[in-house]
Amino acid sequence: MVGHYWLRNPKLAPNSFLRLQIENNIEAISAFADDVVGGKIKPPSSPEGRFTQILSVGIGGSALGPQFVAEALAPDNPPLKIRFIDNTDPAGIDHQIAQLGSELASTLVIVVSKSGGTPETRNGLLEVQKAFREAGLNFSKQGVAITQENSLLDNTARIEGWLARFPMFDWVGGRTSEMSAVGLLAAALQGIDIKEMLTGASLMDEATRTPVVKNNPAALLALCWYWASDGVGSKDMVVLPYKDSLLLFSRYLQQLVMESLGKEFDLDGNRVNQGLSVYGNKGSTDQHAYIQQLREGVHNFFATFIEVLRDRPPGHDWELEPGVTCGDYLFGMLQGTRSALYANGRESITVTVQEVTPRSVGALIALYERAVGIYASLVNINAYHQPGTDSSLYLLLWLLF
Ligand SMILES: O=P(O)(O)OC[C@H]1O[C@](O)(CO)[C@@H](O)[C@@H]1O
Repeated sequence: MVGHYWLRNPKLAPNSFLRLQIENNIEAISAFADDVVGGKIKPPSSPEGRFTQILSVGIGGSALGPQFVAEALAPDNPPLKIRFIDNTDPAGIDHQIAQLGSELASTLVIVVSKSGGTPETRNGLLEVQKAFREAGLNFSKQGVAITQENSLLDNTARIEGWLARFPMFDWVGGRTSEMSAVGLLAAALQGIDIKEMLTGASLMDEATRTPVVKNNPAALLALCWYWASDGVGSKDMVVLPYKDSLLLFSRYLQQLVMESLGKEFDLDGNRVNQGLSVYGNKGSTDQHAYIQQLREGVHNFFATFIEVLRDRPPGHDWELEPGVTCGDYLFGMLQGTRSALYANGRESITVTVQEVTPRSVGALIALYERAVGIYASLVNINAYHQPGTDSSLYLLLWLLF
């Protein structure tokens, strides 16, 4: 059962039990976040008397969405600042803990794992618990678990009496879980309007249900991918947001697109080795690094420009020279690069966003989720499993033990 789109429109859930579960969960997340931000729920031994930091422990679909959204939408001075442990690299873990310093006492640790048994996440949790012990802090009063009911993580959190537990549903895949507790809790704690994110996603879902292809942005996107890559993934997707706050979009899309579409067999059991490779960065900064090859080098890609029309809030524009702002340069760089690629026969798609807001970010996420689903239908594969990653994890465990 696949139902991530019910998360933003619970009325679409197949029965009232699921609908209520989704609605109650959103309410529980909002209430918990309000209580933490408002200081009603506080850490037991912090001088600040309230939580000031979030340490999110998770990997893949349990990290990339929250990372992208934090970078895109967190205000300059969020009520709680977020940092991530998303690897089993001891130096990386030590760095995050060291950066927290004495604020470990006012850190809310959110451990996110759908399966509840991913090795990197488990290791991150054990390392953080050790740091708490060494600092004389009680981890369970500051720990929150987001996972499937009765997973190893869920049982640990329940038995150890952690501060809170929020469910992940088995009908939501990790890579499409940003609108579940995985993304919503971290966002709400940073002061991001999660209802607006859900509204944006739900409006995009609606807009992409029309069977009239030319009016359906997700269908158009999927058809562009199909055309550009000959329906066999012959070209890579280069994602170039011209907006600093959308820097992590390509990283987020890497998992959504590659884990969903990179499949050995089609639905009829034919070996097809499908997929679309995704990479990217941000414009205009990185065009100083890659434009030479994109324009003149091997033609093994198609580009996606993400264009954002509003740069500063109205009334805050400042002209560098008469009639020209910094943002005009950014826009000019995008247009110039796109024209240069076009002149050399290199294909590009442009996705235009009015402004980076919770609503537009929700809509962007839904747009790509829907495009992935449509593309998978076009090439006759299952977008919602990951036999390749699952078997490489088994191999890792076999090598270790
Ligand atoms: O949320 P979990 O179960 O810890 O999994 C993390 C990630 O690992 C994967 O299973 C791939 O290894 C992804 O599909 C998933 O997003």
